[in-house]
Amino acid sequence: MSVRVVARVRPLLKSERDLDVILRTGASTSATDVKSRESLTLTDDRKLAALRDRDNIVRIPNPKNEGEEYSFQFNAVYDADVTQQELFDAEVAPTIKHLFSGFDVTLFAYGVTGTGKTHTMRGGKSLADRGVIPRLLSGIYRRSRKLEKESNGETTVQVSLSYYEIYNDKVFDLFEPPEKRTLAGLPLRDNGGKTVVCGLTEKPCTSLKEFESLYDQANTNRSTSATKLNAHSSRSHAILGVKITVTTPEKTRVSTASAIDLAGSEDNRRTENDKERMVESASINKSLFVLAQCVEAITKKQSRIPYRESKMTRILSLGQNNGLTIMILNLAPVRSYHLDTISSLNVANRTRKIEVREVENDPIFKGPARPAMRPSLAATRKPLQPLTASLHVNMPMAVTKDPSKKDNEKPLKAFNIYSDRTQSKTVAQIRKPDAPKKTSLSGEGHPIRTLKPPRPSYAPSQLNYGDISAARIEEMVEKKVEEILAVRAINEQSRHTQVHELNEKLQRRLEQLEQRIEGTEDARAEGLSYLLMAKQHQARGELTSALRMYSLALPHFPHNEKLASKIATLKERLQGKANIRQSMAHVSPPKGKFGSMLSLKKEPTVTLGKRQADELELDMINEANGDELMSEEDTMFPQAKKRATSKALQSHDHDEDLSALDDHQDPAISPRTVHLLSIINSRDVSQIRLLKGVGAKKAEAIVDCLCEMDQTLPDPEDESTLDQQFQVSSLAELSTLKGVGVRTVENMRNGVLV
Ligand SMILES: Nc1ncnc2c1ncn2[C@@H]1O[C@H](COP(=O)(O)OP(=O)(O)OP(=O)(O)O)[C@@H](O)[C@H]1O
Repeated sequence: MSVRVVARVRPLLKSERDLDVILRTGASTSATDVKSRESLTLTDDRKLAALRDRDNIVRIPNPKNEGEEYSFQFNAVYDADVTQQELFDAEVAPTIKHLFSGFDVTLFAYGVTGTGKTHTMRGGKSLADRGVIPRLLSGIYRRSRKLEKESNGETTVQVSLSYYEIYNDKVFDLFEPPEKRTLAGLPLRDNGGKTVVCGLTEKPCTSLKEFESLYDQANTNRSTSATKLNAHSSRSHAILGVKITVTTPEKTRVSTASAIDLAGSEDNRRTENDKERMVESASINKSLFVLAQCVEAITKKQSRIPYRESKMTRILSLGQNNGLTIMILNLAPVRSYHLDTISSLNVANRTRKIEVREVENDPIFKGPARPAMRPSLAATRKPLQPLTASLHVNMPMAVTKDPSKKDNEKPLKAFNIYSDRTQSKTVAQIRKPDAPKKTSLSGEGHPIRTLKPPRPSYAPSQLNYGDISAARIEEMVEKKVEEILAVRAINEQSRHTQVHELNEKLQRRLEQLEQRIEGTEDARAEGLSYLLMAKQHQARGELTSALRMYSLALPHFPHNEKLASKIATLKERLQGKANIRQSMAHVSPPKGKFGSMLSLKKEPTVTLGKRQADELELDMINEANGDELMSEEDTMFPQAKKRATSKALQSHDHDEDLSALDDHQDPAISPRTVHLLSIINSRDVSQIRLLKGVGAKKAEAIVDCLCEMDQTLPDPEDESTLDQQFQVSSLAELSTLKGVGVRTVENMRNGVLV
């Protein structure tokens, strides 16, 4: 079963005003209302019934928005009007019989400083003010007497006490006078899963009177001091251990009741503590912080629970100890505690979800060894687990649910927030416990039936693991698997999208690079073609054409000095030739109009095969590029370069159309055209007749035509023009020659191998 958490709201102190009350409980609209009910004289039974009928909710405003309320539900809530007797009867008295059945019982008071922890545990001097501890001892002795009497003395009960404090994270025996304390305090040891204090005094205590004497004496040893928030503030956590040994003729049972009065957390902005108090306060706050962390770790099913970070949490072993655990959350109703109260409410709310093993201590049998009573004890023990399915009963989900309103439901929180607007409705929705109207401990509060599986707790909406059917488990597993698969599918999809995007990017980048390389290669190939043509013209002694081709190649190799010097040399040679011709003109008589034609040196012109062209091209590359143009890539992959060049040249075949007939103005005239024109201008009939679509007759006609054209060139006034030959400079010009039309030019051009 889970830790039982009950809240107790203390009345206003003399220094506190009604106006400052902020805490409301189910039994009151205002904490002060309870005072008026104090005068009511009810019988004990009616009073207990009234206690049970209260809803167990503590409401506190949101510090940031007073219009909203936080609402916390506990196993029980006790207002300021609840007396020490009532609290004891309702919460502690029912545990005594379980204590005598071998169950350990842990009671601890938790809360901010000055909220009534010591008052609740120890109480005042008067009979009515006595707290839980003396009443517990009283109940133990009473039951002991009864047992002994009923068994005619065969059953005996021995009570022994230990009492110690944890002060500044050190353990000190309160039955020892302070002067006997060592600086380090008493060490802790693990003993069979329980934390024990070594060297602790254990005092047998046979009567309530003896207890009161020992207890009072020990309390004088406890560290208490006056602080601004509490005139008798506990500066330590005090732990009273009451060991009960019940001996019958057959067996002996030992169980322990631990009653713990924790020191309260302190807001040191308000305490105005001096240095010593501050040290204490820091230690107190640290241990309480560790406790809160332990609670959180347990409820979140974390693998590591920081018990060992504080002696208090190690000793308290919340959730580790067997038996029954009751947490009394002490609350002050006033505004000055507002934030501290919310913090305590949160911790307490989480503590409710901690499960405690409901297992009694093993008895010690007398006489010959017997088979173990519970051979499968381990199997019957429920593992420690938080009540994960536990919900506030005041949450809308916990009451009759309307599926259509599901979307409007608030998300599950450690607590609920209610605004004033919805308050009345919410209160009406709060479901009362279905349990029979008994005191909490005799009923649903402590269902201590040995070795029975824990019953469902208060709220019917709370799920117990035992209640989950196989079908439900199947459904949950299926849902979880579907969720995981859906997440995987989404991840896979996004991965594919990413890969696809990456591929596209890479592809685009590759294409860009290819285009760049191709563009460069094409341009380069064109330049090389011009160089090839130039070399051919030069080989044939056609220096003018050669010069023209070199000049066309120059833009493709702008930094090639060798090419530039070649052009310069050619220009000089041509200039020199012109000069010689000019001077000869002065000496030689002018030739007849056909004289020049006949004297034309016919040089053999060769149409290169593709392979030859490639080889020549390579030579040209080397020659034209010089060292500068020959990159490492050029040297390593000449074949690849040749292919690229050929490809580029072929592409010209397809790109050029008849519009090329008008390209005579275009300085970037294609190599194919250049080559065709150079063959025509050679006037070599044997070469011209080899052109596509040109036979011997047509070739002769073309040469004749060209010679006729020569007649038109000489300027009678200029003797230098007498020796000039007509040069066809464009395809359009070629097509105008006699016997040559556009179609013939197209055929001739297509047949030219470049
Ligand atoms: N239920 C109550 N009825 C009457 N007075 C109470 C009640 N609870 C607390 N008080 C009074 O409130 C004051 C503070 O209570 P107490 O010393 O028990 O607080 P505490 O939580 O133990 O504080 P600390 O943590 O500092 O020890 C005391 O004067 C106490 O008498």
